Amino acid sequence: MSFLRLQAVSRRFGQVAALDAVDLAVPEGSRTAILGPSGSGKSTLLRIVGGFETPDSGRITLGGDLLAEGPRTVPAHLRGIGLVAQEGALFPHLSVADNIGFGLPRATPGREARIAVLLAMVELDPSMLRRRPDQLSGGQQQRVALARALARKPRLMLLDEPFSALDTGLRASTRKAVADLLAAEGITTILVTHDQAEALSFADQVVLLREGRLLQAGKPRDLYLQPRDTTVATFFGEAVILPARLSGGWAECALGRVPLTRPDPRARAEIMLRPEQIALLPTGTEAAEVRARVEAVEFGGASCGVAVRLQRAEDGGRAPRLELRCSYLTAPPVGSLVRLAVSGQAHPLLPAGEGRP
Ligand SMILES: Nc1ncnc2c1ncn2[C@@H]1O[C@H](COP(=O)(O)OP(=O)(O)OP(=O)(O)O)[C@@H](O)[C@H]1O
Repeated sequence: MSFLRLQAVSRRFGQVAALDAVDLAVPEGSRTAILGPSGSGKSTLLRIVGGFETPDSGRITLGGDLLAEGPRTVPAHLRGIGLVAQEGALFPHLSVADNIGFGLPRATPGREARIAVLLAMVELDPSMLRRRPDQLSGGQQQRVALARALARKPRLMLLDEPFSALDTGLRASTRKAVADLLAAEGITTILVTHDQAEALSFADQVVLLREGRLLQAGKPRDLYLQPRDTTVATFFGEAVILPARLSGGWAECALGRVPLTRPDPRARAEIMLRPEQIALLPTGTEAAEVRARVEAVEFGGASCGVAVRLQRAEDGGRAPRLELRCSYLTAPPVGSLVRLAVSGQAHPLLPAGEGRP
Protein backbone atom coordinates (compact mmCIF):
# COMPACT_ATOMS: atom_id res chain seq x y z
CA MET A 1 0.00 0.00 0.00
CA SER A 2 1.28 3.46 -0.79
CA PHE A 3 2.35 5.55 2.17
CA LEU A 4 2.90 8.86 0.41
CA ARG A 5 0.46 9.65 -2.35
CA LEU A 6 0.39 12.59 -4.76
CA GLN A 7 -2.68 12.97 -6.94
CA ALA A 8 -2.70 15.42 -9.86
CA VAL A 9 -0.35 17.84 -8.08
CA SER A 10 0.32 21.00 -10.09
CA ARG A 11 2.31 24.15 -9.42
CA ARG A 12 2.90 27.08 -11.76
CA PHE A 13 5.35 29.94 -11.43
CA GLY A 14 4.03 32.56 -13.88
CA GLN A 15 4.15 30.93 -17.33
CA VAL A 16 6.19 27.94 -16.11
CA ALA A 17 4.42 24.72 -15.14
CA ALA A 18 6.95 23.53 -12.54
CA LEU A 19 4.71 20.51 -11.83
CA ASP A 20 1.94 19.43 -14.18
CA ALA A 21 -0.65 16.99 -12.78
CA VAL A 22 1.89 14.68 -11.14
CA ASP A 23 0.62 11.39 -9.69
CA LEU A 24 2.99 9.43 -7.50
CA ALA A 25 2.71 6.57 -5.03
CA VAL A 26 5.54 5.79 -2.59
CA PRO A 27 5.27 2.52 -0.62
CA GLU A 28 6.08 2.52 3.10
CA GLY A 29 9.72 1.84 3.95
CA SER A 30 10.83 2.21 0.31
CA ARG A 31 13.35 4.49 -1.34
CA THR A 32 12.29 6.61 -4.30
CA ALA A 33 14.71 8.64 -6.43
CA ILE A 34 13.41 11.64 -8.39
CA LEU A 35 15.48 12.30 -11.45
CA GLY A 36 15.27 14.75 -14.31
CA PRO A 37 17.14 17.47 -16.16
CA SER A 38 17.65 20.88 -14.61
CA GLY A 39 14.36 22.75 -14.27
CA SER A 40 12.22 19.61 -14.56
CA GLY A 41 10.48 20.22 -11.22
CA LYS A 42 12.40 17.90 -8.87
CA SER A 43 13.01 20.47 -6.12
CA THR A 44 9.49 21.84 -6.45
CA LEU A 45 8.09 18.35 -5.91
CA LEU A 46 10.30 17.80 -2.85
CA ARG A 47 9.49 21.23 -1.42
CA ILE A 48 5.76 20.67 -1.87
CA VAL A 49 5.95 17.30 -0.10
CA GLY A 50 8.03 18.89 2.70
CA GLY A 51 5.56 21.74 3.11
CA PHE A 52 7.97 24.51 2.02
CA GLU A 53 5.97 25.20 -1.14
CA THR A 54 2.21 25.13 -1.83
CA PRO A 55 0.57 23.31 -4.74
CA ASP A 56 -1.98 25.19 -6.85
CA SER A 57 -4.08 22.05 -7.12
CA GLY A 58 -3.95 18.35 -6.31
CA ARG A 59 -3.91 16.28 -3.17
CA ILE A 60 -1.12 14.85 -1.01
CA THR A 61 -1.54 12.29 1.76
CA LEU A 62 1.04 10.68 4.07
CA GLY A 63 0.06 7.53 5.95
CA GLY A 64 -3.57 8.42 5.31
CA ASP A 65 -3.22 11.98 6.71
CA LEU A 66 -4.05 14.82 4.36
CA LEU A 67 -1.01 17.10 3.90
CA ALA A 68 -2.30 19.29 1.09
CA GLU A 69 -5.47 19.78 -0.85
CA GLY A 70 -4.72 22.48 -3.41
CA PRO A 71 -3.39 25.53 -1.55
CA ARG A 72 -4.78 24.34 1.81
CA THR A 73 -1.76 22.73 3.47
CA VAL A 74 -0.45 21.37 6.78
CA PRO A 75 2.60 23.46 7.90
CA ALA A 76 6.04 21.91 7.42
CA HIS A 77 6.83 21.51 11.14
CA LEU A 78 3.66 19.45 11.73
CA ARG A 79 4.31 16.92 8.95
CA GLY A 80 6.89 14.71 10.66
CA ILE A 81 9.14 14.94 7.61
CA GLY A 82 12.96 15.20 7.74
CA LEU A 83 15.02 17.04 5.15
CA VAL A 84 18.71 16.87 4.27
CA ALA A 85 19.69 19.56 1.77
CA GLN A 86 22.56 19.77 -0.70
CA GLU A 87 25.02 21.50 1.60
CA GLY A 88 23.73 19.97 4.81
CA ALA A 89 22.86 23.46 6.09
CA LEU A 90 24.32 22.83 9.56
CA PHE A 91 24.34 25.70 12.05
CA PRO A 92 27.97 26.88 11.81
CA HIS A 93 28.17 28.32 15.34
CA LEU A 94 26.83 25.15 17.04
CA SER A 95 28.81 22.03 17.91
CA VAL A 96 28.05 18.71 16.22
CA ALA A 97 26.20 17.62 19.39
CA ASP A 98 24.05 20.75 19.39
CA ASN A 99 23.37 20.46 15.69
CA ILE A 100 22.17 16.87 16.08
CA GLY A 101 20.17 17.75 19.20
CA PHE A 102 18.65 20.89 17.68
CA GLY A 103 15.15 19.44 17.38
CA LEU A 104 15.26 17.68 20.76
CA PRO A 105 14.07 19.88 23.64
CA ARG A 106 16.76 20.40 26.34
CA ALA A 107 14.57 18.64 28.93
CA THR A 108 14.20 15.46 26.84
CA PRO A 109 15.12 12.52 29.11
CA GLY A 110 18.26 10.74 27.87
CA ARG A 111 18.97 13.55 25.40
CA GLU A 112 22.78 13.16 25.53
CA ALA A 113 22.54 9.40 25.07
CA ARG A 114 20.17 9.83 22.13
CA ILE A 115 22.62 12.23 20.46
CA ALA A 116 25.42 9.70 20.96
CA VAL A 117 23.27 6.94 19.42
CA LEU A 118 22.44 9.14 16.43
CA LEU A 119 26.13 9.93 15.93
CA ALA A 120 26.95 6.22 16.05
CA MET A 121 24.14 5.49 13.58
CA VAL A 122 25.80 7.70 10.99
CA GLU A 123 29.15 6.06 11.84
CA LEU A 124 30.95 9.08 13.22
CA ASP A 125 33.42 8.94 16.09
CA PRO A 126 32.23 10.27 19.51
CA SER A 127 35.27 12.58 19.53
CA MET A 128 33.50 14.66 16.89
CA LEU A 129 30.65 15.73 19.17
CA ARG A 130 32.46 18.87 20.38
CA ARG A 131 33.67 19.95 16.93
CA ARG A 132 32.07 22.67 14.88
CA PRO A 133 30.86 21.92 11.31
CA ASP A 134 33.85 23.70 9.72
CA GLN A 135 36.12 21.18 11.44
CA LEU A 136 34.50 18.29 9.54
CA SER A 137 34.90 17.01 5.99
CA GLY A 138 32.02 17.41 3.52
CA GLY A 139 30.99 13.76 3.92
CA GLN A 140 31.08 14.02 7.73
CA GLN A 141 28.95 17.18 7.59
CA GLN A 142 26.33 15.37 5.50
CA ARG A 143 26.25 12.54 8.04
CA VAL A 144 25.68 15.05 10.84
CA ALA A 145 22.88 16.63 8.80
CA LEU A 146 21.33 13.18 8.41
CA ALA A 147 21.66 12.48 12.15
CA ARG A 148 19.95 15.81 12.85
CA ALA A 149 17.12 14.92 10.47
CA LEU A 150 16.80 11.45 12.09
CA ALA A 151 16.65 12.88 15.61
CA ARG A 152 12.96 13.65 15.36
CA LYS A 153 12.15 10.17 14.05
CA PRO A 154 10.62 11.39 10.79
CA ARG A 155 7.91 9.42 9.01
CA LEU A 156 9.44 10.43 5.71
CA MET A 157 12.97 11.55 4.83
CA LEU A 158 13.61 13.95 1.97
CA LEU A 159 17.14 14.06 0.56
CA ASP A 160 17.78 17.00 -1.78
CA GLU A 161 20.97 16.13 -3.68
CA PRO A 162 22.77 15.51 -0.39
CA PHE A 163 25.78 13.85 -2.02
CA SER A 164 26.36 16.24 -4.90
CA ALA A 165 29.05 18.34 -3.20
CA LEU A 166 31.14 15.25 -2.38
CA ASP A 167 33.85 13.87 -4.65
CA THR A 168 33.32 10.52 -6.37
CA GLY A 169 34.74 8.01 -3.87
CA LEU A 170 33.30 9.71 -0.80
CA ARG A 171 30.04 10.19 -2.60
CA ALA A 172 29.60 6.48 -3.27
CA SER A 173 30.55 5.42 0.28
CA THR A 174 28.37 8.11 1.93
CA ARG A 175 25.45 7.19 -0.32
CA LYS A 176 25.79 3.52 0.58
CA ALA A 177 26.04 4.27 4.30
CA VAL A 178 22.98 6.54 4.16
CA ALA A 179 20.98 4.03 2.09
CA ASP A 180 21.85 1.17 4.48
CA LEU A 181 20.95 3.24 7.53
CA LEU A 182 17.60 4.40 6.15
CA ALA A 183 16.75 0.85 5.08
CA ALA A 184 17.70 -0.52 8.52
CA GLU A 185 15.52 2.11 10.19
CA GLY A 186 12.70 1.40 7.71
CA ILE A 187 12.32 5.10 6.91
CA THR A 188 10.51 5.92 3.69
CA THR A 189 12.87 8.12 1.69
CA ILE A 190 12.74 10.36 -1.36
CA LEU A 191 16.03 11.37 -2.96
CA VAL A 192 16.37 14.11 -5.56
CA THR A 193 19.39 13.69 -7.77
CA HIS A 194 20.86 14.60 -11.16
CA ASP A 195 22.88 11.42 -11.22
CA GLN A 196 21.38 8.43 -13.07
CA ALA A 197 23.78 5.88 -11.59
CA GLU A 198 23.06 7.20 -8.10
CA ALA A 199 19.29 6.92 -8.68
CA LEU A 200 19.53 3.42 -10.13
CA SER A 201 21.69 2.09 -7.29
CA PHE A 202 19.96 3.90 -4.40
CA ALA A 203 16.28 3.45 -5.09
CA ASP A 204 13.54 0.83 -5.18
CA GLN A 205 11.56 3.20 -7.39
CA VAL A 206 12.92 5.74 -9.86
CA VAL A 207 10.78 8.62 -11.11
CA LEU A 208 11.78 10.59 -14.19
CA LEU A 209 10.44 14.13 -14.57
CA ARG A 210 10.69 16.45 -17.54
CA GLU A 211 9.18 19.91 -17.84
CA GLY A 212 7.05 19.28 -14.77
CA ARG A 213 5.58 16.03 -16.08
CA LEU A 214 6.19 12.53 -14.86
CA LEU A 215 7.60 10.61 -17.84
CA GLN A 216 7.95 7.21 -16.19
CA ALA A 217 8.11 5.70 -12.71
CA GLY A 218 9.16 2.16 -11.91
CA LYS A 219 11.86 -0.17 -10.64
CA PRO A 220 15.40 0.90 -11.64
CA ARG A 221 15.82 -2.21 -13.78
CA ASP A 222 12.56 -1.53 -15.63
CA LEU A 223 13.44 2.08 -16.41
CA TYR A 224 16.82 0.95 -17.69
CA LEU A 225 15.70 -2.08 -19.71
CA GLN A 226 12.10 -1.16 -20.52
CA PRO A 227 12.00 2.62 -20.97
CA ARG A 228 8.76 4.04 -22.30
CA ASP A 229 10.28 6.06 -25.14
CA THR A 230 13.54 7.35 -26.62
CA THR A 231 13.78 10.21 -24.12
CA VAL A 232 13.68 7.86 -21.14
CA ALA A 233 15.96 5.35 -22.89
CA THR A 234 18.71 7.86 -23.58
CA PHE A 235 18.39 9.53 -20.17
CA PHE A 236 19.42 6.31 -18.46
CA GLY A 237 22.54 5.63 -20.51
CA GLU A 238 23.73 4.66 -23.96
CA ALA A 239 21.08 2.98 -26.09
CA VAL A 240 21.05 1.15 -29.41
CA ILE A 241 17.80 2.14 -31.11
CA LEU A 242 16.80 0.50 -34.39
CA PRO A 243 13.68 0.34 -36.58
CA ALA A 244 12.11 -3.11 -36.55
CA ARG A 245 9.24 -5.20 -37.82
CA LEU A 246 7.37 -6.82 -34.96
CA SER A 247 5.48 -10.07 -34.93
CA GLY A 248 4.57 -12.70 -32.34
CA GLY A 249 6.82 -11.32 -29.60
CA TRP A 250 9.87 -10.99 -31.88
CA ALA A 251 11.59 -8.08 -33.59
CA GLU A 252 13.16 -8.43 -37.02
CA CYS A 253 15.85 -5.76 -37.30
CA ALA A 254 19.37 -5.12 -38.59
CA LEU A 255 20.64 -7.30 -35.72
CA GLY A 256 18.51 -10.24 -36.89
CA ARG A 257 15.62 -11.78 -34.99
CA VAL A 258 15.54 -10.68 -31.36
CA PRO A 259 12.90 -11.57 -28.72
CA LEU A 260 10.90 -8.68 -27.29
CA THR A 261 10.53 -7.78 -23.62
CA ARG A 262 6.76 -7.87 -24.11
CA PRO A 263 4.34 -8.53 -26.96
CA ASP A 264 3.46 -5.46 -28.98
CA PRO A 265 0.51 -5.24 -31.37
CA ARG A 266 2.27 -2.82 -33.76
CA ALA A 267 3.70 -4.12 -37.04
CA ARG A 268 6.59 -1.66 -36.91
CA ALA A 269 8.28 0.20 -34.08
CA GLU A 270 11.64 1.30 -32.81
CA ILE A 271 13.32 -1.15 -30.49
CA MET A 272 16.01 -0.53 -27.89
CA LEU A 273 18.90 -2.61 -26.62
CA ARG A 274 21.63 -1.56 -24.22
CA PRO A 275 25.13 -1.69 -25.75
CA GLU A 276 26.29 -4.30 -23.22
CA GLN A 277 23.69 -6.70 -24.68
CA ILE A 278 25.71 -6.81 -27.90
CA ALA A 279 29.01 -8.71 -27.79
CA LEU A 280 31.77 -8.27 -30.37
CA LEU A 281 33.21 -11.62 -31.46
CA PRO A 282 35.59 -12.83 -34.16
CA THR A 283 33.75 -13.66 -37.39
CA GLY A 284 32.92 -17.29 -38.03
CA THR A 285 31.77 -18.96 -41.20
CA GLU A 286 28.02 -18.90 -40.68
CA ALA A 287 26.33 -17.08 -43.54
CA ALA A 288 23.47 -15.95 -41.28
CA GLU A 289 25.63 -14.27 -38.68
CA VAL A 290 25.33 -10.51 -38.09
CA ARG A 291 28.56 -8.91 -39.22
CA ALA A 292 29.87 -5.40 -38.79
CA ARG A 293 32.97 -3.41 -39.74
CA VAL A 294 34.81 -1.58 -36.93
CA GLU A 295 34.90 2.13 -37.77
CA ALA A 296 36.39 3.64 -34.61
CA VAL A 297 37.76 2.62 -31.22
CA GLU A 298 37.96 5.05 -28.32
CA PHE A 299 40.03 4.08 -25.28
CA GLY A 300 38.15 4.84 -22.07
CA GLY A 301 39.94 3.00 -19.27
CA ALA A 302 38.17 -0.20 -18.23
CA SER A 303 35.80 -0.08 -21.17
CA CYS A 304 36.36 1.15 -24.71
CA GLY A 305 33.84 2.66 -27.09
CA VAL A 306 33.71 0.73 -30.37
CA ALA A 307 31.75 2.16 -33.30
CA VAL A 308 30.72 -0.47 -35.83
CA ARG A 309 28.83 -0.29 -39.15
CA LEU A 310 26.46 -3.20 -39.69
CA GLN A 311 26.85 -5.07 -42.96
CA ARG A 312 23.11 -5.33 -43.39
CA ALA A 313 20.28 -2.82 -43.43
CA GLU A 314 16.56 -3.29 -42.93
CA ASP A 315 14.28 -2.28 -45.78
CA GLY A 316 17.07 -1.11 -48.08
CA GLY A 317 18.09 1.86 -45.88
CA ARG A 318 21.68 2.72 -44.95
CA ALA A 319 23.27 0.11 -42.69
CA PRO A 320 23.15 1.45 -39.11
CA ARG A 321 26.22 2.47 -37.13
CA LEU A 322 26.18 1.25 -33.53
CA GLU A 323 28.15 2.63 -30.60
CA LEU A 324 29.14 -0.41 -28.52
CA ARG A 325 31.49 -1.11 -25.62
CA CYS A 326 34.04 -3.75 -24.82
CA SER A 327 37.07 -4.28 -22.61
CA TYR A 328 40.28 -2.67 -23.86
CA LEU A 329 41.74 -6.18 -23.67
CA THR A 330 39.49 -7.43 -26.46
CA ALA A 331 38.96 -4.24 -28.52
CA PRO A 332 39.14 -5.22 -32.22
CA PRO A 333 41.30 -3.16 -34.61
CA VAL A 334 39.73 -0.39 -36.68
CA GLY A 335 38.76 -1.72 -40.11
CA SER A 336 38.35 -5.32 -38.97
CA LEU A 337 35.22 -7.39 -39.48
CA VAL A 338 33.45 -8.65 -36.35
CA ARG A 339 30.40 -10.73 -35.52
CA LEU A 340 27.71 -9.36 -33.22
CA ALA A 341 25.99 -11.62 -30.70
CA VAL A 342 22.85 -10.26 -29.04
CA SER A 343 21.80 -11.41 -25.59
CA GLY A 344 18.60 -10.68 -23.68
CA GLN A 345 15.60 -8.98 -25.18
CA ALA A 346 14.86 -5.88 -27.22
CA HIS A 347 12.35 -3.40 -25.86
CA PRO A 348 9.76 -1.79 -28.16
CA LEU A 349 9.63 2.00 -27.64
CA LEU A 350 6.53 4.17 -27.87
CA PRO A 351 6.63 7.31 -30.00
CA ALA A 352 7.68 10.31 -27.83
CA GLY A 353 4.92 11.58 -25.58
CA GLU A 354 2.53 8.65 -26.18
CA GLY A 355 1.11 6.47 -23.46
CA ARG A 356 2.24 8.54 -20.51
CA PRO A 357 0.89 7.44 -17.16
N1 LIG B 1 10.22 30.35 -6.66
C1 LIG B 1 10.18 30.25 -8.00
N2 LIG B 1 9.83 31.31 -8.76
C2 LIG B 1 9.76 31.23 -10.11
N3 LIG B 1 10.05 30.10 -10.80
C3 LIG B 1 10.42 29.02 -10.11
C4 LIG B 1 10.52 29.04 -8.67
N4 LIG B 1 10.90 27.80 -8.27
C5 LIG B 1 11.05 27.05 -9.39
N5 LIG B 1 10.76 27.79 -10.49
C6 LIG B 1 10.80 27.29 -11.89
O1 LIG B 1 10.09 26.06 -11.93
C7 LIG B 1 10.78 25.13 -12.77
C8 LIG B 1 11.14 23.90 -11.96
O2 LIG B 1 12.13 24.25 -11.00
P1 LIG B 1 12.79 23.22 -9.97
O3 LIG B 1 13.73 23.98 -9.11
O4 LIG B 1 11.72 22.45 -9.32
O5 LIG B 1 13.58 22.28 -10.98
P2 LIG B 1 14.72 21.20 -10.65
O6 LIG B 1 14.39 20.01 -11.48
O7 LIG B 1 14.85 21.00 -9.19
O8 LIG B 1 16.01 21.93 -11.22
P3 LIG B 1 17.56 21.81 -10.75
O9 LIG B 1 17.95 20.39 -11.07
O10 LIG B 1 18.25 22.80 -11.62
O11 LIG B 1 17.62 22.13 -9.28
C9 LIG B 1 11.99 25.86 -13.33
O12 LIG B 1 11.66 26.36 -14.61
C10 LIG B 1 12.21 26.99 -12.33
O13 LIG B 1 12.80 28.09 -12.96
